[in-house]
Amino acid sequence: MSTRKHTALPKAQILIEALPWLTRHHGKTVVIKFGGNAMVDEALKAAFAQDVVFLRHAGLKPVVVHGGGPQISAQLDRHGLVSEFKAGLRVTTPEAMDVVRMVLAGQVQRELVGLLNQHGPLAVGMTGEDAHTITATQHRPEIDGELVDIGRVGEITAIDTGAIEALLADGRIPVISSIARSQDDGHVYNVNADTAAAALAAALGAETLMVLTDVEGLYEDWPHSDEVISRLTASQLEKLLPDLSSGMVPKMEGCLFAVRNGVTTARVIDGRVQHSILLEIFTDEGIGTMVVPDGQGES
Ligand SMILES: Nc1ncnc2c1ncn2[C@@H]1O[C@H](COP(=O)(O)OP(=O)(O)O)[C@@H](O)[C@H]1O
Ligand SMILES: CC(=O)N[C@@H](CCC(=O)OP(=O)(O)O)C(=O)O
Repeated sequence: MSTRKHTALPKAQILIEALPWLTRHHGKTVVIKFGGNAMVDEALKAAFAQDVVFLRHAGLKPVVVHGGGPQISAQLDRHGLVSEFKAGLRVTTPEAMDVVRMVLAGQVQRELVGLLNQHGPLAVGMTGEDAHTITATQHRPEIDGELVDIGRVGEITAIDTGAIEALLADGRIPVISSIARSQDDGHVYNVNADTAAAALAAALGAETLMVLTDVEGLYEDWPHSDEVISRLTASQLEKLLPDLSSGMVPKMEGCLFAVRNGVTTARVIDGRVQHSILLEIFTDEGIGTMVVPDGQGES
């Protein structure tokens, strides 16, 4: 009996250390973006599901938004279709859009829902098309001063949080694919998952946006150094944006949008680390890059 007590005590202490964090975040919505690059390992995916279910049982309201870039590229490849990116976004022909929708909603989302539901009847998958959750119009990015047509890529024009809120009120974990319904032409649009997660976090009045990816956080001088910026304000991030490249562009633009629109913190964390979400809870400063609104302390 006394040995059992002895071995259980450190476990109790670990739980108690999490108490201030859990108290602060109880009842709060946290939007978690799970990136396709962090989604390649079975053990990582299972640990991710455990962390999300843990948050849910600890009294938070997790909402999962998932990516699937590498999985889409692999499937396009099998169909003999090339993957081209412009301004960090996939050039999406109508044929490619069919593949994007099939991979995100039919494969990646189903897998995450399955993993979460191993822990109980919790997860419900949906896409931005469902119940008008995400509405978009065609996005034409500006490249070298010109507006470029990159096909069925959506720019979000409206978010309707009704379906997500109903699921949260019912104790469920919504798992959302970043596909939008069209505002004007009846098509569906491919939306970058970071952008979708940020827009949903803002519309839901989420406390936190957590973006899991395949790097430790935002590197100060990528690719020359692996010095991670641990904390920065919205204005500091805004100054850095023009120098960022590839997948970091929509990610950091999303973080900026979120904290400028009511989200208290946006964090980029390393999804390759098992239980990175829980690690984030147990360390005050967090483990990756944290973006905060202006006026909340310089880094
Ligand atoms: N400053 C930077 N810091 C960290 N990663 C960067 C930076 N600039 C560009 N990157 C690239 O962005 C990638 C993450 O974006 P992305 O590939 O879209 O991931 P995800 O699938 O998780 O959304 C990193 O793997 C890295 O190659
Ligand atoms: C428009 C656009 O680029 N959409 C993305 C959607 C998936 C995504 O964002 O996945 P990650 O988070 O894994 O990068 C794509 O087609 O790859």
